[in-house]
Amino acid sequence: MASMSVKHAIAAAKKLRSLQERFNPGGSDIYPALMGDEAITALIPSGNPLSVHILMFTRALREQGTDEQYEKFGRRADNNEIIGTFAQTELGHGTYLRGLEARADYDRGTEEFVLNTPKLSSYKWWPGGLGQTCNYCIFVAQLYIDNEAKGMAMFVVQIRDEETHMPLPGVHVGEIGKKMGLNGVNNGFLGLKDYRVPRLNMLMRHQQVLPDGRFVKSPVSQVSYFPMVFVRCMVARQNSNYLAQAATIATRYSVIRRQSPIEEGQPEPKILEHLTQQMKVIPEIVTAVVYRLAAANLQNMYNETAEAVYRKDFSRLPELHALACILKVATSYDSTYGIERLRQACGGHGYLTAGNLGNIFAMAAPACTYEGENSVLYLQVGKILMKNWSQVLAGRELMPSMAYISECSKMTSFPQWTGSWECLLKAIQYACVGSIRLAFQSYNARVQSAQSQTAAVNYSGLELTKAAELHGRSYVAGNFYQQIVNSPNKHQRSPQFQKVLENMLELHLIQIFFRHLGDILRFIRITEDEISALQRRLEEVLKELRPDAVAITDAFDFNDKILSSALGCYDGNVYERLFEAALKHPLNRKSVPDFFEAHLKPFMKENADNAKKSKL
Ligand SMILES: CCCCCCCCCC/C=C\CCCCCCCC(=O)SCCNC(=O)CCNC(=O)[C@H](O)C(C)(C)COP(=O)(O)OP(=O)(O)OC[C@H]1O[C@@H](n2cnc3c(N)ncnc32)[C@H](O)[C@@H]1OP(=O)(O)O
Ligand SMILES: Cc1cc2nc3c(=O)[nH]c(=O)nc-3n(C[C@H](O)[C@H](O)[C@H](O)COP(=O)(O)OP(=O)(O)OC[C@H]3O[C@@H](n4cnc5c(N)ncnc54)[C@H](O)[C@@H]3O)c2cc1C
Repeated sequence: MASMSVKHAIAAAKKLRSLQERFNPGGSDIYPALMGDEAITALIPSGNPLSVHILMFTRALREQGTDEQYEKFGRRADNNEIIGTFAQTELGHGTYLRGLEARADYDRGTEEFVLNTPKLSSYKWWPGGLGQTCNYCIFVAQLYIDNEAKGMAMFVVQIRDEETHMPLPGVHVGEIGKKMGLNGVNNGFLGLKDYRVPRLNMLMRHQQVLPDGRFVKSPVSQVSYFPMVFVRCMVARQNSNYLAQAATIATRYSVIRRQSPIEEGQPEPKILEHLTQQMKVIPEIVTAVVYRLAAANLQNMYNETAEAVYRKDFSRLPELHALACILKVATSYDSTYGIERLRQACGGHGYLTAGNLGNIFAMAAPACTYEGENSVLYLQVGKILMKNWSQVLAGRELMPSMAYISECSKMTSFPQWTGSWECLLKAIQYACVGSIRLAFQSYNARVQSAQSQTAAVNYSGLELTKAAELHGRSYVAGNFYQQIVNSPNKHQRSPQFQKVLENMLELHLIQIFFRHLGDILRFIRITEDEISALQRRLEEVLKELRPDAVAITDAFDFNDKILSSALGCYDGNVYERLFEAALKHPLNRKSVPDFFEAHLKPFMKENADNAKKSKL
């Protein structure tokens, strides 16, 4: 599996390189174009062992290294002459970066760093491709000068000989073992013992160690987190893709599969005619569209911020960090939930490997963990919301993506309920601001009672998480609303297409409303009649979108090779493909399985003999 994955990954990397040369030579952001070609990720169902090389190793060299360091290492990495990974997480630490144990001690006598993973828990553990594929890595370690800690730093470390691929002296490297998915990625472990690298192997665009050992601190320490921000942006796009793939499979199967008459005496309908099946499938189609649009927005913001950071303008970093966190969390949580819901919507056949829904789930699910575990990133966003609420109380302006918080904070009560899209969107935003206000009261009371900020964050964690989740909902729904209702290219759309988009907006807003009805009712008075009216609208819009479900998922444009699913094949020959897949199973090579003579027959005979004896 690993070698097949590497073979496919090399083909994908060649394609990426040619895309980069064609679209923006020497540039960086080809990923949206690449992500448009799901073959890159879907043709490697066991995961891409080069994804961290492409997504993090090459970018860290470009963004965290000096121009000279890029010339020495980055160009070769971009050209895939060397293959690297991003080795930050350790066996003992992943979230709490300040707790990382790997260390880099500066030796001014030789102008080298001595790298060590002092304990088993200090071993790097998880980096993609580290086990077998990579010969280099970005090694993240705590920097020490004269045994004084200076914070985290990144080092270019060669771990294998470029000719023989043998691990170098002082390097202990290997594969961490089987996972629930992505088993073609060879996530690895790495131990270093007194491993020396030249001073110029520390990436020094933002912080430097001078030959005499003087340390020049980064103007903004958080810029060292930038490689993670990029991948969070990628995860938002990638997981919306996984959900779109699953939605395509489940939709196509739902218009092939017939089951259970709706009217007595009537023929069995397509299962998508059942309202409850529509409620399982159609909202996931819309969620995939909603997150694809939000991820595209985020990618643009990343590109703008990356250019600004390159010019040493760090002003947009906090907003990008907040949005990258919230979208990475929301997309990975909702896509994972949605893919499982779509699998269940396909009955028993959804559980077959031939349906590929299990593998899509296994590809999507780890995104809830890597690149910042979701619950931790929610707390990150909760902290940022607390800071921004302090700004609101001080009458200061907020970052654009949080402007609605200022607006809602000025509302003494929620306006008359109309049930319009604007009303639904404002209700979600108003509930979010209400949650922020309550979280701030708890958090601030703790800080005022002399609790540390870290402790106050922990003990207010449930309210901070709720506020962060509602902020994510507000941002995503607001972005979708703008794209559908106020987009500058709205007039270029046909009326029919605009109507489909508006139906998707109606469904998304009502679905989010019902998902957070409890949170909303905490701050807004809504009558039973007004809620029942929304229930009717939900049923109505599902019916309206039913005829468009196949067309919308066809528009995702996944070919059969990418979907790799007997349930989602374009020609609809589901049963033939399921049967074809079944007959290929190794157990079907022989009429009588080997285990019959070896195990089953003796077992049954022994039971029969015992039964006879007991009768005697
Ligand atoms: C061949 C062709 C292939 C092409 C590609 C194929 C396409 C496939 C695409 C598939 C998509 C993805 C595949 C990815 C594969 C897997 C990759 C996985 C890689 C990893 O997992 S790398 C390791 C990731 N680890 C983490 O994310 C660690 C998480 N922890 C943290 O981020 C931090 O510890 C923290 C939880 C945020 C806490 O930070 P800290 O301890 O420093 O303390 P504070 O919270 O006080 O923060 C201090 C200060 O800094 C601000 N801040 C924190 N983080 C950031 C940031 N990232 N950016 C900017 N600012 C940040 C924070 O807000 C505080 O600010 P303040 O002082 O309050 O103003
Ligand atoms: C498929 C995959 C690929 C990966 N690829 C890479 C890679 O290429 N490079 C790399 O460096 N890493 C990689 N990782 C590691 C990944 O980044 C870490 O797993 C992630 O950061 C979480 O850290 P951890 O696993 O140590 O969990 P921990 O940090 O130990 O957290 C465990 C649990 O504790 C709780 N928790 C932790 N901190 C807090 C807190 N502050 N407040 C409240 N609760 C908390 C959360 O519930 C969390 O889930 C990968 C992981 C996976 C699964």
